[in-house]
Amino acid sequence: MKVTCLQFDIVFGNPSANKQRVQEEITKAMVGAPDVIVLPELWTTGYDLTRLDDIADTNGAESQLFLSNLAKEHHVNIVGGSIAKKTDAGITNTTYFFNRSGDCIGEYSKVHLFKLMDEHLYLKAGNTKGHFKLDGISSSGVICYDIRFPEWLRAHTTDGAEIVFVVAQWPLARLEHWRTLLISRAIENQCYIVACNRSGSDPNNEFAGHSMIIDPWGEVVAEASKHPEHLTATLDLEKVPQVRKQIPIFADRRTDLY
Ligand SMILES: O=C(O)CCC(=O)C(=O)O
Repeated sequence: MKVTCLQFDIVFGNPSANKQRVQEEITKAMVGAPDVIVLPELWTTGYDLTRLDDIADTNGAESQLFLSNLAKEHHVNIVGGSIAKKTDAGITNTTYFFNRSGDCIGEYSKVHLFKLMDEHLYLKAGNTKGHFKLDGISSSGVICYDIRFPEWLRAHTTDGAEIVFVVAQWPLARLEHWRTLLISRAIENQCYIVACNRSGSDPNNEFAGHSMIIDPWGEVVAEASKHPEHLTATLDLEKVPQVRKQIPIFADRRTDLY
C-alpha cells in the first residue's frame, strides 16, 4: 500500500484558496500513483477559530462532496485531514475517510481538545472512535493532540487497527514531542503510523512539518522536512502480524490488572 502525505502551508481562514491548493496537490501527487492520500488537520480554515462560525462547513457537506469527487476522479483512497464541521450542536474538528469510489467510509471528530490553542473555547469534542477499512485493512484515524493519549490509540489497536493515520497542525516548538510520541505509539501498538502535519505558519504558531511514516517496529520509513512536500512510502503490511508474533504484547497484556 503506497501512501502519500500532502504536507503544505494552509491559507489562514480561506477555505476556497485551500481547496484550490488541495486539488492541485492531489493532481501532482497522483503522478506517483499512491493508493492513499493523506491531508493535514483543519486544512480548509487553519486555526482561524474566532471566525469559525462564519467559515466552518455546515454538516461538513461541501468538504465531503469535494473530497469524494477527488477520490472518484483519481481513483484513490483519501484520509481527508480534518475540517471544521458546523451542526446545530456546535463545531467539531472532523476527519472523513473516502474509498476509491468516492464513498465516505468513516468519520471521526477529535476527542481531546487542545486548550493551549483554545480549541475548547470554540469546538465540541467528539465521542466515538475513528475506525474504517482501507482496501480491506483495518485502519483508524486520530487528530493531533490525540497522540498524547496512549490509551486512546491502544483502544483503536485492540479493536484491530493495523494502520493509524494522524492528521495534525503540530507546532515547531514541540517537534521533538511529535517525533517521540509518534515513534512510541508505533512501537507500543505494533502498527504503522502515518502522520501528516502541515508546514508554514499562522498568526500564532510556526508549524513543524516533519510528516512521518513509521513501521510497526518503530523504524522511521520516511520523514519530511519542515517545508512543504509530499511524503511517500510503501507500507509492508505483512510486518504487522510478524512483529505482533515476535513480541506478543497484545496477548501478554495483564487486563486483569489494568
Ligand atoms: O500536543 C501538542 O503539543 C500539539 C497539539 C496540537 O497542536 C493540536 O492538537 O492541534
